Order: sequence, then C-alpha cells, then structure tokens
Amino acid sequence: MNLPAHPQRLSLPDLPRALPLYGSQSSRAIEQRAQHELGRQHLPAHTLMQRAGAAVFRLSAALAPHARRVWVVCGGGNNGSDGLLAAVAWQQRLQPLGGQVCVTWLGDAQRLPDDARHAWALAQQAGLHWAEAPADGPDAPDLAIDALFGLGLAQAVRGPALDWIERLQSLPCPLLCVDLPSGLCADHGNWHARAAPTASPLRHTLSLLTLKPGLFTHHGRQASGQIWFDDLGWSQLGLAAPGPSAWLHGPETPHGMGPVPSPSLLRQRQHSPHKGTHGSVIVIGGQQPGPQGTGMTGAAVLAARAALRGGAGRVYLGLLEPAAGTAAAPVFDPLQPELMLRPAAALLHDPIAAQSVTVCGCGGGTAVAALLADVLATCPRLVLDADALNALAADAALQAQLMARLDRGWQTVLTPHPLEAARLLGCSVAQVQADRLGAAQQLAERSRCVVALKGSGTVVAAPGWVPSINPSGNALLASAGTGDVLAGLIGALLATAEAGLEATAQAAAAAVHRHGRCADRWPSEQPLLCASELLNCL
Ligand SMILES: NC(=O)C1=CN([C@@H]2O[C@H](COP(=O)(O)OP(=O)(O)OC[C@H]3O[C@@H](n4cnc5c(N)ncnc54)[C@H](OP(=O)(O)O)[C@@H]3O)[C@@H](O)[C@H]2O)[C@@H](O)CC1
Ligand SMILES: Nc1ncnc2c1ncn2[C@@H]1O[C@H](COP(=O)(O)OP(=O)(O)O)[C@@H](O)[C@H]1O
Repeated sequence: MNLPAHPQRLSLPDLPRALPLYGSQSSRAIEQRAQHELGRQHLPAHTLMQRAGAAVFRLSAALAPHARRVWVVCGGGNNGSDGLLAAVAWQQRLQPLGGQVCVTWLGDAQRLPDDARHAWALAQQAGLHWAEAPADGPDAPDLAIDALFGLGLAQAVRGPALDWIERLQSLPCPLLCVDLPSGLCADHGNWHARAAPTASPLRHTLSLLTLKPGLFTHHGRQASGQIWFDDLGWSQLGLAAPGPSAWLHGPETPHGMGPVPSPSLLRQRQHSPHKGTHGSVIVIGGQQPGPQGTGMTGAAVLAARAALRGGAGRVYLGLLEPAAGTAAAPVFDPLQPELMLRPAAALLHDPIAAQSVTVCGCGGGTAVAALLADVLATCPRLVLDADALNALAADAALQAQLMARLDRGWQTVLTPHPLEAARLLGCSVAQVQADRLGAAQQLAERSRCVVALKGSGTVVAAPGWVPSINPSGNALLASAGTGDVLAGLIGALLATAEAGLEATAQAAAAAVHRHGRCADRWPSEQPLLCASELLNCL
C-alpha cells in the first residue's frame, strides 16, 4: 500500500469541490472499517495511530522547523496517543540538537484504551520529560501540541484540563491541535471549556481520518485556526464510507450541479439575451418611519440593490405603505435609479409577481405581517427574511400556508439568523446554536422550505437533503444590513435558477458563498465593511 498523503492545507473558502464532513459517530464507523481492512491486509496493529502520530509530527515540524522546546499536552484517550507518538518523534529529532520535549499527561495508566497503552509504553521507553506545566521565561515552549481531547469529548471539560486548554490557547508560539482543538465538540462546534478562544494566526488544527462538521460552524472556525486534513490513507483503502453528516460547500455544492459561474462572465459569453432573460426580483419590505413604523426603509433598499448587483434583469422595490400622516414613500432611489419603486400591495396584485422571485421581510417591521398571507398565496418563488420570519413565527395559519406551498411546486427560502430560527422553532437561541445543523434541518423539514441559518458557518438545509456548511465569510459581516444584502442576492440567483427544490437550495448555497467571499476578499487595511459597501463587491 502507498504511504498516506501529506497533510493537506484546507484552502478556504474556495474549495475545488464540496467535501464530506463526518460527525463523531460516523468518524468512528470509518475508523473501525479502516482498522478492519488494515488488519485484513496484515498491517501491524496500531498502524492508524502510528500514521496519526507521524502526521502530527510532520506537520508540526513544518510549522515550526526551528522549534527547540516543544510542549505536548496529552489526554488519556487515543487523542493523547497521537500526541505521545508525536512527542517521541520530536524527542528523537531534538535530542542531538540539545532541545527538549516536555509532556503533560492527563491519563490514568491503569485504564488506557489499547492504542493509548501502546503509545504510553513507547513514550516511557523514549524517556520523555514529564511535567505538570512547561518552563516559563526564556525556556518557554516555542511549539505546542494540543492532544488532550478529540472525538471523545462529550460534555463540559472538567479537572486540570481546563487550565491547560486555556494556557495552550494563549501561548505566544505556534500551536497544533490534534484532530480538534481540545474543548471543541466535533459534531456541533460548541465550546466545552472556559471562554472560547480568541482568533490567532499561530493556531492550526490537523483533522485526522475525517473532517468534522464542528470545525466549520459556531465556535469551530475561530477555535481551529488554519485547518489541515490527513485522511491517514483511508481514501486508498477503497472502502465505502457511511453517508456524510454534512457537506462543506465551495462555489460548487454537493448536490449535482457544477460551480455557479459569475453572472457577468455568463453574460459576456452570450449575445441574444434581453433583460427578461436574467429574471425579475420584487423586494417587499421597508417600513416607513411613523407613529407605529420603526423606519427601516434602508433594509429593503439594500436588498433591492443587492438583487440588481447580483444579476437580476429587473428589480422592483415595493415599500410598505406609509402610515397616515407620515412622509410619503420615496418615488425613486437616487443612488440606484434602475430600481422600480411601486407600492408593495400594487406589486402583489400585478402579473409580475407570478413571474418574479419575491424577497419579503427586509425592514418589514410590524407592517409586513398584514401582507404576508397575500405574499404566500401569490409569489411562486419566495425568499422570506427578517420581519417576515418573525410574523410567520407568531402565526400558525401563516405557517400552515407556508408548508402547503411545496404541494403547488412553489419554493421558499428562509434566511433566519439564530434568534429568528429560535422563534420559528419555538426554542432558545442557545438551543439553536448548540446544534446548528440539526436546527436548520429541523426547520427545513418542518416548513418544507430551503433554510439558510446564518452566522459563522452558515448552514444551508432543505427537506430530504444532507445539510451543507458554508466556509466563506467572517466577522466583518457582523454589521447591520449585511443580511438584507444576502436576501437580495439569493433573490437574484433564484431569478435565473431552474425550478425545483434542489436548484433552489443550490442557488441559496451559491449566494451564501458569494456573499461571504466578499468579506474574505475585503482589503485588510480597511477596518469596516458596511452593508452598502458589500454591494460593490458582489
Ligand atoms: N476515530 C478516528 O477517526 C481516529 C482517532 N484517532 C484519534 O483518537 C481520538 C479519539 O480518541 P478517543 O475515542 O479515545 O477519545 P479522546 O478524544 O482521546 O477523549 C477521551 C479521553 O478524554 C477524557 N474526557 C472525555 N470527556 C472529558 C471531559 N469532559 N472532561 C475531562 N476529560 C474528558 C476521557 O476520560 P474518561 O471520560 O474516560 O475519564 C478520555 O481520557 C481522535 O480524536 C483522534 O485524535 C486517530 O488516532 C486515528 C483515527
Ligand atoms: N462572525 C460571522 N462570520 C461569518 N458571517 C457572519 C458573522 N456574523 C454575521 N455574519 C453574516 O452576516 C449576515 C448578517 O445577517 P443578519 O443577522 O440578518 O443581519 P441584518 O439583519 O442586520 O442584515 C449573515 O449573512 C451572517 O451569516
């Protein structure tokens, strides 16, 4: 058998293809299949662990080639074994150079799993230096390896490991986390230690055998730093893997269709299309300021502009009627005069509504609730955002109407942030965030809609689909109005997408990826990315 490939650096967000993600259960199933096959091929016991230890050593040596004082923190399970084997390899490298490896070990020699017992014996033979903590001052570590917990962490960390995790995460030297940063839940990206780590360019994570969903959503991206992957030779075994728990999608999503090319490129390649070919988008929202209205016209304007910049051929902006005695609605958008402004109710009763994608709810305030039943009944392709979602959450009749849309072959995309998702699911934000994949999937199944659950690692789910996680975007997007831009962009991509649930989900995922990529490409010398600036790079 060939040797396993070197660790691959995951170049996010532009993955060449969608990658399967496996939670702890399916990772263990894959490990079992691999162990069985390696045994069948008469490879020595502990081969997988040996490969894991070698991969950790190889990558850490590449990250810190001049390291002389290495601190390796190991737990008492198999994650710790990978660390122990890497420590032995570092000891062999550093001994002739006068360097030192310090191992902090949490295990109980009386109750070690089989692989860990073997690694422990090798570590004993190598004569490693054991200590509760590394030296301080000039002898402080210049490389650290975190092998406390990987897949086996099931609940809040207890005991001395809490202090070690904190110390590891704040060291001013490169840190390589084995499989997962200790404290991070493989399945959900929840942080199970004290305060979640701040971002650090010194932090790396080498995911072993499989990529886990928790690395890419909720606390995962920030806690993991740069993510690397080594499949430990799994792909060369030619075995069937269980179905993935989720996908990590790039511009190409896992569900069949190729990458979504940029609209301008598509247009430059063609000659015969007219504006109608590029689809129409209606945006309904933007409650006017007034005695009841909260004044959120800007949100609907952002969504409409995003639909235009996203490639829609025609964009209509239907602002919600101003209350009596308040200022009249604007008649045009001076910065984007291409937008066609009409009263929202008039747009809904125009035949245009049947041929367009409608984006409803951005800045809709309380006024949008009154129109929602009409919107659900007249708009075959629909994106519901913000206040439309809140109105939906408060009204069981509207929810029933939403669910029935799919029977007519009508598609809907919901774009909740975690609070909106919690309202729709009738649970707390903490419950949504504790299982973002599960929450998005549950909402998709319950509402029979495509769902984009926003936040770090936006999850796109659809009924009957395996959900996918978007790897683009960063906290530059955490500012008011960026969600409105996303809703408009989804509308634009839907306007030229094929009919059907799969194409709808594909378009939503592509829009989420494109939206996040704008933030990833934003020049680092410019500290802020306002929603209106985001429009310029769509
Ligand atoms: N499967 C694979 O893909 C492959 C797996 N490999 C490697 O094995 C790793 C999985 O190993 P694993 O199953 O032994 O679990 P692991 O992460 O070491 O944790 C168990 C230890 O943590 C402890 N512990 C748990 N919770 C705790 C808490 N809250 N607070 C405190 N302690 C807690 C628990 O203690 P206990 O509960 O038993 O007292 C036990 O000592 C995987 O991530 C990868 O690195 C690769 O080598 C090959 C391919
Ligand atoms: N930390 C983050 N990392 C990546 N994307 C983020 C982060 N914070 C927010 N976003 C993205 O920014 C957008 C914010 O949307 P939303 O919360 O609806 O804001 P608003 O209603 O003000 O427009 C979403 O697309 C969300 O995924």
